Amino acid sequence: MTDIGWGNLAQYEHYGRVGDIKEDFDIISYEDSKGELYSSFKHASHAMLFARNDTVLWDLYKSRAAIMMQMRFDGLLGFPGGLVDPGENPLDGVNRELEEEIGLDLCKHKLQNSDQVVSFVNKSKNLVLHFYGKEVTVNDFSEIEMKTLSAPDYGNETLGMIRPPLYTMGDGYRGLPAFLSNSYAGNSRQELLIGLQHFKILEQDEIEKAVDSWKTFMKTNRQTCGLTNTDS
Ligand SMILES: O=c1[nH]cnc2c1ncn2[C@H]1C[C@H](O)[C@@H](COP(=O)(O)OP(=O)(O)O)O1
Repeated sequence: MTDIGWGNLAQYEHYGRVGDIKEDFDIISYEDSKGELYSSFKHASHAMLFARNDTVLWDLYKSRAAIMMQMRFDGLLGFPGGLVDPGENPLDGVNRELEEEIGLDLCKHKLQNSDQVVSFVNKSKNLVLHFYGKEVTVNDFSEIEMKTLSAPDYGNETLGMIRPPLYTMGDGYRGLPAFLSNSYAGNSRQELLIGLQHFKILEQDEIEKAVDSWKTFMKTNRQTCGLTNTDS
């Protein structure tokens, strides 16, 4: 019988799995990431495309921005992007992946070195992650979003684009905290929070409140889902 496991992903199987936690990833400078120390590491680049908007849902919740994330083939959320090919640099890698995964028109929206936001290393996994971010206009964002449906990877590696809700609703949980409760590839949840902070899309205290609410929910939900040992 042929391999029904991870197939050609097997060599990367231990990367970016659900058990990864924020503490596995240390921030490093882009310069350091290019050094000898990390030359044998796998590198991956992902990008957050976004457009600020001033729409308000039901006269209550400010949208703030449309951010492009995606549902991936493995059921995890993440940003468009992927592994950097041998001989390729992280910037060329992210532009190639954006063309494949979301059909990005590189003549108009090619990312530049100055769009690099942060890089991380996961030493236990020999993995370096580069995160880029780019602001586009609302019209460009809609156009890019529409084109994702005809991108080469749509329907297989990429199962649909999603816009995270950036507000927190009256119950203190629905909205961004609920969105943070999803399962994420690599450290893309952390990247989303860094992107919100870096581009000043949300205030620091709004981000912290949403993170607290998500963490409180996760503790409570473990109990209501029967995941806590109730024998004692
Ligand atoms: O959005 C992301 N942010 C950070 N890390 C991510 C993100 N998406 C995936 N990952 C991790 C998971 C793996 O460790 C690598 C490469 O993943 P992937 O994007 O699936 O790469 P390919 O498309 O298979 O080249 O990054």
